[in-house]
Amino acid sequence: MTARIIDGKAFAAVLLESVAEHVSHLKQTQGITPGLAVVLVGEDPASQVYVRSKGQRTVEVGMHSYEYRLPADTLEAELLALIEQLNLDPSVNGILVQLPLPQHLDEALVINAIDPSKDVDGFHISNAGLLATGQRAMVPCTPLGCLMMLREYCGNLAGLHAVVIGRSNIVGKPMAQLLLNESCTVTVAHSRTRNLPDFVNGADIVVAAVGRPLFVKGEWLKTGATVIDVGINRIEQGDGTTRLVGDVDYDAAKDIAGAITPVPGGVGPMTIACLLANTVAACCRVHFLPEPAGLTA
Ligand SMILES: Nc1nc(=O)c2c([nH]1)NC[C@@H]1CN(c3ccc(C(=O)N[C@@H](CCC(=O)O)C(=O)O)cc3)C=[N+]21
Repeated sequence: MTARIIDGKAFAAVLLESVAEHVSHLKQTQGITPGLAVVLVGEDPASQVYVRSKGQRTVEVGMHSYEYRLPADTLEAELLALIEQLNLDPSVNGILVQLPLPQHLDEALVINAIDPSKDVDGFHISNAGLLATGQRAMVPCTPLGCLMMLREYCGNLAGLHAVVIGRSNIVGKPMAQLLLNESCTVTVAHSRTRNLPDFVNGADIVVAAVGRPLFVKGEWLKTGATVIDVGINRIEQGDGTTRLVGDVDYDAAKDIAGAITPVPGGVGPMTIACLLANTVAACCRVHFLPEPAGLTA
């Protein structure tokens, strides 16, 4: 069996097209242009790459992009003052503070300072709580993108057994909550789980978000399982060059799975598309306008 490849890049292009249409509709009918502010503290090269591509996509769909690059030694009070300014700015509909933050900054404190209605990452405790209780929330972009692809490839998810490997606040936990809301039977496993292969072998859906390259082996999978690989790991090859690999051993998995996301070109592009979709949704909500269907959860 050769797995269907879940083309996240193509999927994201469709979603971005829909986001762009709604942005243009908002401009024409309301004279409103949604705006997304991205805050980057420090000079981490990988973070700079993501921030640049987020800014590009934001402008491509016709929204305003505001970028704030702060030095690595920025004081917590300075960062909180910027967030307060963005909270109060009506032209800013979404605020994303790029994680991880430098050591001396309290991540939870900073994230929880964002106005929950502008928290397009869905990381604020009030959005996490809304999601966990099945209420309308800003949903974290990576799990939201995974859910959209799962719905497309599996149809109705009710009753399926999903194994989420990883328990982070930004992927594993919200992914498990979303799948529960879809009536999946959800197992949350992680790096310390005993007999992990046995759990994975029972899964109709595997979401790998452990952050360890090639951690999930092909032979662990049940034949025909749908595999979503959230990992983005840069590894050194023998010849000194680097390449991106996921948390799943793709080459082995593709012969056993029914469908699988590649890395790159899988979950990553969907994450950015969902961020922009969340920003449009936030803009609609703040102006009491009907929310575009199908754009978010
Ligand atoms: N507050 C916050 N929100 C985030 O959403 C957030 C963050 N902090 N910190 C960093 C991570 C990382 N992240 C990625 C998004 C897209 C790709 C992506 O599109 N990757 C391409 C490949 C890119 C490459 O070649 O390096 C792909 O998978 O095809 C990757 C990584 C969002 N993050």
